[in-house]
Amino acid sequence: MTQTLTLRRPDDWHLHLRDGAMLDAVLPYTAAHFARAIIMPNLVPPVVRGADAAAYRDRILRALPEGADFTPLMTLYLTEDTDPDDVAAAHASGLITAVKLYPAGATTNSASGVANFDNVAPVLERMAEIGLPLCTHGEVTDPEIDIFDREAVFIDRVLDPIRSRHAGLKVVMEHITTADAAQYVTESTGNLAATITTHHLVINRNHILAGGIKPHYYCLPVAKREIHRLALRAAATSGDARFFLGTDSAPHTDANKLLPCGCAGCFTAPNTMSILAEVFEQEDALEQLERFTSLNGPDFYGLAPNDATMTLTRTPARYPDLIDTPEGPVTVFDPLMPLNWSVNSD
Ligand SMILES: NC(=O)N[C@@H](CC(=O)O)C(=O)O
Ligand SMILES: [Zn+2]
Ligand SMILES: [Zn+2]
Repeated sequence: MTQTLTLRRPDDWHLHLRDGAMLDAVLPYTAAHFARAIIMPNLVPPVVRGADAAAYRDRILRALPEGADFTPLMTLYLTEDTDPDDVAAAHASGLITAVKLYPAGATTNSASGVANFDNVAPVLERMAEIGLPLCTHGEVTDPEIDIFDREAVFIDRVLDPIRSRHAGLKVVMEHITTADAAQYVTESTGNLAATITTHHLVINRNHILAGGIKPHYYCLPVAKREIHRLALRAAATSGDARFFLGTDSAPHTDANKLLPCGCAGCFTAPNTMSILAEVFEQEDALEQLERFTSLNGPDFYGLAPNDATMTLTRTPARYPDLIDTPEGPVTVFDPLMPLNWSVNSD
């Protein structure tokens, strides 16, 4: 039985670091394992202009622990007022790696997102020209559409039309949760990839709703039926270069999760790599883990994979149940299974 696993150091292609005291509290967990991460721009107020991203990047760099080797890859939050020239300048200077599309009202802090997709066509056109990827929170917000169908309907109503209109645009479907999304990626002929979270490989909707409501398993897009979880596992472990890790680690204080109207998000930064090793081993696909965490993402974004390596050892993983932050405790995602792989510390 394999006892150690050595991979190129992983990257996280979808991460929420927040700001202020929460940033200080959560960043060390990501920086301990990941070399780079795509930093989500859904702060309050959102990271809309290049200058906002530059200031946020500085705050992240200042919050890094001594000796950490971590590069934040910044994104801009697309609004209907986004200026294509500002986006192009931020890209040209190397400041940003992607632009993020939130349909207005789809998820946490998405009020400034896009309602009329025609209004962002000039920005998308420019992004296609300059090769700047668009990351999408792929859910429609139409109240008529069942929440479990919102991702699949987004593909038909929004994503496919955008991709037809802007053929050169590189698109990442973030945190996919359905077999429909995985299939849409598999059947595409170029410029399209998807991130998959750690938690969507572990939970289905029963974990949220059966035997009492479990707010810590509530995230968006909400976890779907078991057949979808299995399709995500198949995609993640397939080795297909179009699927890669985006943890969507999304810290909220327990006080904000455990409310009559609680926040969406799972905090997986501390135990993601141990969970993924477990999942890939369950799927008899440990040899594909490095592609998913460390190779496919850089390949899509046109970056070199990391030179440094990470070693995991077959020994029970230890991680906190929750972390303390000045804003209050944040529960760490409980994968409901023993984790037999630990990340070696140097
Ligand atoms: N995934 C979530 O459930 N929450 C994210 C927002 C997002 O990625 O949609 C957050 O910012 O908390
Ligand atoms: Zn999202
Ligand atoms: Zn997210």
